Amino acid sequence: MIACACSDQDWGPHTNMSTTEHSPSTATGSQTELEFLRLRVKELEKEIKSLNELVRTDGLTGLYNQRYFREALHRECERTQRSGDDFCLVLVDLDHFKKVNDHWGHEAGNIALKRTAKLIRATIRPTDLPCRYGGEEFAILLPGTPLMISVQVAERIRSTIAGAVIVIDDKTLTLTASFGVCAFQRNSTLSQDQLVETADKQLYQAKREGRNRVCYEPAKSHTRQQVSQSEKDMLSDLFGNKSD
Ligand SMILES: Nc1nc2c(ncn2[C@@H]2O[C@H](COP(=O)(O)OP(=O)(O)OP(=O)(O)O)[C@@H](O)[C@H]2O)c(=O)[nH]1
Repeated sequence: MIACACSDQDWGPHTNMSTTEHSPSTATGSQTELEFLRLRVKELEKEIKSLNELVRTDGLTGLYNQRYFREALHRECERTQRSGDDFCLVLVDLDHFKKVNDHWGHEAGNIALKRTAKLIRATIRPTDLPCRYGGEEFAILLPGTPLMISVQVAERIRSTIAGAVIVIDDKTLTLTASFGVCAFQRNSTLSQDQLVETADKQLYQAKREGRNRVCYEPAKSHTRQQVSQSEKDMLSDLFGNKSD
């Protein structure tokens, strides 16, 4: 801790301090005070950092929570509009997870969720954003990653989850998951909510087709292919006939 005689109550303006009159002893006192304040600021910065972590993290799995997911989704959409790099949303839902709880108990279910989160994290890049979207559902944002690469990433996560044996005390259990993938491109017509709905639609397609699989929305299904007449008219007003 801090090598200073100041207590927490000392934090705040000091009315008995003069900045104009310096005797040797008060100068030393001010330096100590300044050093204390520097250390206190550092401590507060650390506290703010850990509070920020807490606010954006899911308590059970340590992945980002849904609140952070929404912020990150907004950021990635804006980045794509600016930079032109596609990003993808991968939704993951564990299959028949109710059976895990029913068979092994809620605590075993929690451990299975934690292990799954760890497997997901270990299978993606540090720059990807894995989130716990809901109970047994995860959302992963893959910045700067086009659709077919994202489908490969989803396939890799799928086979990692399916191949893992989760040991809880003397029990072993295996899990599978279904996946829905959707890309967001610069000329996408999708809103953020529509992007999530589209990935969700694909996820439920994967469930319908028998689970433990990856389904994806084909590229170009939600992109503006052509300049509309009203955009042509606007460009024409601005630049004459150059837009034709
Ligand atoms: N242990 C545990 N279970 C959870 C948690 N959140 C949700 N669940 C359970 O996840 C299960 C989800 O069940 P369903 O929505 O019926 O889906 P499912 O059994 O996975 O079936 P499909 O999605 O159709 O393959 C429920 O039993 C929930 O209680 C959690 O934090 N911990």
